[in-house]
Amino acid sequence: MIPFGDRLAAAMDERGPLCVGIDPHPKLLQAWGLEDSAESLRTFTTAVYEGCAPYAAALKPQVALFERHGSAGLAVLEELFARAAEDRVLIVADAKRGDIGSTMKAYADAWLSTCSPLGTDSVTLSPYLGFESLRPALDAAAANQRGTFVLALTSNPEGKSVQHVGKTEDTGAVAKQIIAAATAENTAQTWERMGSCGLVVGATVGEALHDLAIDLSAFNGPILSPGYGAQGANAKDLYRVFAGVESQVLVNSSRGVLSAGPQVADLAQAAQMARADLVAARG
Ligand SMILES: O=C(O)c1cc(=O)[nH]c(=O)n1[C@@H]1O[C@H](COP(=O)(O)O)[C@@H](O)[C@H]1O
Repeated sequence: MIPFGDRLAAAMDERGPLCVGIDPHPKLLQAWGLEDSAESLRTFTTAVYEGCAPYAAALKPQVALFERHGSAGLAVLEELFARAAEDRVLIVADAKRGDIGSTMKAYADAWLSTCSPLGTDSVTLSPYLGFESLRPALDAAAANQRGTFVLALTSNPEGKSVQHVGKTEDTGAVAKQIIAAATAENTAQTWERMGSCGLVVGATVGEALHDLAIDLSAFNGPILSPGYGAQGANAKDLYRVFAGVESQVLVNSSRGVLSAGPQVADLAQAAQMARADLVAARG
């Protein structure tokens, strides 16, 4: 199979830079006239899948909102992953997993192996126990032609308190070290368009890349960027932040698209509008 980064690049060529989040928040379920149950997660997920998959390079289920319903919620994720694999719709499982190496191996088995029912194309990871603590997941992704997205500069304001630490040291800020490590991870792999170790960089980070002297043009993987839409970043802001690496940026919108539900046709229209907005700003 083709490495994840190259499969994502092809999907972005074909369907554009949008990633639609599948975030069944209790408030969104209510707005859709659904009760807060595992069966409603299934209804929600199916509507978003059928409405948005044709217009998105990937779908990003927010694992926490399925975990809220325990195994019944995870069963809905398993069904989504099986359907997406059949249809070759790429998935970013937003689990933000991170632990010490031996435990990380179990997370890698769960989310990136070919034998777990939760195994899928890619997963988000938290490197804040050390980038190398992610090694089992990085190796599982490489072995199974799957991908990872490592949190680097997150869209939430609190992220600074960790990610900007060390900016005056010669090592540079923590975020800069994470980006350098992800770049080296991709350099060690074989691929055509972009590596399979991605980053998460929020569209709301403003001048942080400049302030931290981070030059993303040297980065050789996909950049998942949340923050567009509901968190206030617009397409122009976003492509200003990512000037020079526009083609690598997979732009997530969850509530910005999902608020158009529950009708499949309305979700489809919202996804097409978000995609058109991004393509117009990206050029
Ligand atoms: O890893 C993520 O996807 C993520 C990282 C980050 O820095 N900020 C962030 O909002 N996210 C996720 O992206 C989605 C954003 O949702 P909306 O703000 O509704 O578009 C949520 O599922 C968040 O958990």
